[in-house]
Amino acid sequence: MSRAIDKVKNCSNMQEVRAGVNALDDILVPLLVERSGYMTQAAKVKNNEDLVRDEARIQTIVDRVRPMAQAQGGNPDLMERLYRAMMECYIDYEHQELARLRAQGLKPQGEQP
Ligand SMILES: C=C(O[C@@H]1C=C(C(=O)O)C=C[C@H]1O)C(=O)O
Repeated sequence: MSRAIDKVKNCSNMQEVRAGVNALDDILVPLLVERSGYMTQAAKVKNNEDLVRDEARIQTIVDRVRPMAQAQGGNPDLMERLYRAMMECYIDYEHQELARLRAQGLKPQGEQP
């Protein structure tokens, strides 16, 4: 099996390092945008500020990505820190999206006709 860590090219200067990072950012940014779209979907489906932060789901994701990182030759502690920080940003965004949807007319739970 080809692990992600084995795909890293040996670099002799910072230009090569940064070319490698830029190429990966070209892949990562569209995926992160797509992931953010699911925060909008979550805001719509939950339709309740109190449900936006879900600690059990956060832990489930951490427990899933740590072994995935390990299997790819990565550092599971780094992956957990990245994911926890990223999910905090997405939770803020989900709150923002719920407020935007409300401003657009989404009625709070319990107020549906
Ligand atoms: C999208 C959700 O909302 C929040 C955002 C999460 C994420 O970024 O994956 C995880 C847990 C939630 O606190 C969810 O509950 O699944």
